[in-house]
Amino acid sequence: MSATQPTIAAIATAPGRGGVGVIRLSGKNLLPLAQTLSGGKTPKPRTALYTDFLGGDGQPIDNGILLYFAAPASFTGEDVIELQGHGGPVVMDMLLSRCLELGARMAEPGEFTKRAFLNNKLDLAQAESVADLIDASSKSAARMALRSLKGAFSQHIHELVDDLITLRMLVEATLDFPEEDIDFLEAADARGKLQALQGRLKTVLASAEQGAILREGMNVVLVGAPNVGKSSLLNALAGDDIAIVTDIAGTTRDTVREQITLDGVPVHIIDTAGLRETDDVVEQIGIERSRKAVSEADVALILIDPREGVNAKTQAILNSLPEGLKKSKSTTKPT
Ligand SMILES: Nc1nc2c(c(=O)[nH]1)N(C=O)[C@@H](CNc1ccc(C(=O)N[C@@H](CCC(=O)O)C(=O)O)cc1)CN2
Ligand SMILES: Nc1nc2c(ncn2[C@@H]2O[C@H](COP(=O)(O)OP(=O)(O)OP(=O)(O)O)[C@@H](O)[C@H]2O)c(=O)[nH]1
Ligand SMILES: [Mg+2]
Repeated sequence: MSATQPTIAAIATAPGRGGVGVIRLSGKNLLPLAQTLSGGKTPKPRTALYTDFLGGDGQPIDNGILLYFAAPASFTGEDVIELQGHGGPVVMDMLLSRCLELGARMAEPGEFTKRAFLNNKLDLAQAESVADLIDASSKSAARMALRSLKGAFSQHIHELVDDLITLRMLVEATLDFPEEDIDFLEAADARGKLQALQGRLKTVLASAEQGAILREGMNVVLVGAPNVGKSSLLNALAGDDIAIVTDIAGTTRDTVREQITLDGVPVHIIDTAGLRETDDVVEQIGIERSRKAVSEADVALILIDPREGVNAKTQAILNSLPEGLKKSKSTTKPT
């Protein structure tokens, strides 16, 4: 596909000032461009070349390191050139403009990775993990994304697909040769294999959910009867006076969200209206919102006033919560 692909260029480093700034180019046959930019030098592949980067008038725009990766041994699988210059916005803009002058066009967001994908350098799972790694909000999220980028997840999926194909072959053999004496499916324990596959798929799904939590954060909803201290807990966790706290039951009407970070993992704490029977229309709407928040949460912390314990009222609340919710923890208000 690279035959028809125009050369793309972009500033690879974050915008703003930095000690070093990198411009990346990917395309076909980039050696002439490297030679023009460096005033006639021929970079050796994968070797740092210290050189001036020349403007159209022959005057240096900057000096720095030029790196040349010859296709297909590069990130994108095409020829790649990197200009590592001084990381000021003006210098970077001038260098980028010079690259555009020499025939490159601006890369779209993600286009280098897209080309790596199209040239079979990365599969889709790996391409997605590039963004996950860059956006990782914790060490564990970064570690997971890197494992995936290095192909661990893809490898796992390929194994599952291979096993499924083997099973399909068994089924087809049974259909194609019904007169044979051997029952291929039975002989190969097709049922057992299918069950094992199902189990492994469940594990993959669970780890994907875990990945989503590391990436997007966990929704933790605080629920319980009025006055058990939900808003007080939110405020304590946030270290700020976010929600109104009074000793009047039914203080919180709307759900109140606040994001905190626990061990580098973003956690969205959602305070809710206390659950009870009420004739107050506004409070009823608030309680509907509490239930909705619970049904959307990853974890519900059910708060209980220890002076009351798990009485009929609390039990009714527990029973009214959706099935399948991770009801593993409940906290009690310290007295
Ligand atoms: N300067 C720089 N650093 C960077 C990147 C980059 O594009 N430029 N990357 C951008 O994301 C990441 C590194 N990704 C890369 C992936 C593959 C190849 C590469 O040359 N692959 C060849 C050779 C493989 C080998 O020698 O083992 C290939 O796949 O054929 C280079 C960078 C992070 N650091
Ligand atoms: N003794 C004691 N009182 C607390 C504790 N936490 C909160 N309170 C008090 O209990 C009362 C109710 O607290 P809130 O945080 O407003 O309770 P809530 O669960 O948000 O109540 P609603 O919004 O009405 O559902 C307030 O007077 C708090 O000061 C605690 O740990 N111990
Ligand atoms: Mg409250």
